[in-house]
Parts: sequence; C-alpha cells; structure tokens
Amino acid sequence: MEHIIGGKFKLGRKIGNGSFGELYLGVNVQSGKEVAVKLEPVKTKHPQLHYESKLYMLLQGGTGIPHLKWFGVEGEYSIMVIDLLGPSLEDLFNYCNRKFSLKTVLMLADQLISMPEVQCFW
Ligand SMILES: Nc1ncnc2c1ncn2[C@@H]1O[C@H](COP(=O)(O)OP(=O)(O)OP(=O)(O)O)[C@@H](O)[C@H]1O
Repeated sequence: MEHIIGGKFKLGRKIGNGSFGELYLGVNVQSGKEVAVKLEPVKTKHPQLHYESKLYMLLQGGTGIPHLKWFGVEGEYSIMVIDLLGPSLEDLFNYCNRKFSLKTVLMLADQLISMPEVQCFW
C-alpha cells in the first residue's frame, strides 16, 4: 500500500539534495496541489530538520518564505512538508548561460536586502 505522509501527502520523485536532507516532490491527495517534502533519517548524527521547521514557523508570512504545512516523524524519517518553490537561483543562472545582466543582479540585490527575514541574520 502507498504511504501517505501526515495522512495527506503522497511522496513523488526526488527533486534535490541538501547537506543533510533530501527533497522530494509531493502531492496533497485532498487538494491535488504539489508540495515539497524534505526527509532526514531519524538516525542521523546531527539532526537539523526539526530546527529548520521551527525557523520556518518563526518566519511564516515573510516574503519568499515557504509555508510550513506539516512536520513529524514517520518510520525512519523526520519529515517536513513545505510550499513547493520555483526554480532555484542556480537553475535560473544556468538557464541564462551562467551570466546575469547588471539589471538582474541589481534587482536581486534589491530584493534580498529588503527582506526583513534576511536583515535579522546580518
Ligand atoms: N520548497 C522547495 N521547493 C522546491 N525546491 C526546493 C525547496 N526547498 C529546497 N529545494 C531545492 O532542493 C535542493 C536542496 O535543498 P535543501 O534546502 O535541502 O538544501 P540547501 O539549502 O541546498 O542546503 P542546506 O542543506 O545546507 O540547507 C535545492 O536545490 C533547492 O533548490
């Protein structure tokens, strides 16, 4: 039988790798909407995912911050379900043949420094 995370999210294909977790595409089986699912083995030496989910909770509602939909432990994994974001900056950089125009760089800088969530880490 297919495993449904948090009673609501079906796990799809892998979409990325972080330094401590793996990202998968997921689908909310009730609404059909796609989500991002991050998995971290519970046996990992230095668990991070629970802290990451708490940070998302603190930053909820901020510009560019994905909405935390669910966090829990199921089987051998800690699991966090968040909004599925668009392509990463690296993906966009590759799409532009690894060259951004000055205008793009300035627009990016402008967006980054005006994010209150980023300012609090300075
Ligand atoms: N909500 C999301 N929607 C779509 N793709 C995502 C989402 N979160 C992360 N990704 C992608 O998954 C990959 C891994 O992300 P992850 O957040 O695990 O690691 P990271 O930020 O690259 O590094 P670190 O593990 O140090 O935080 C990245 O390529 C990122 O673009």
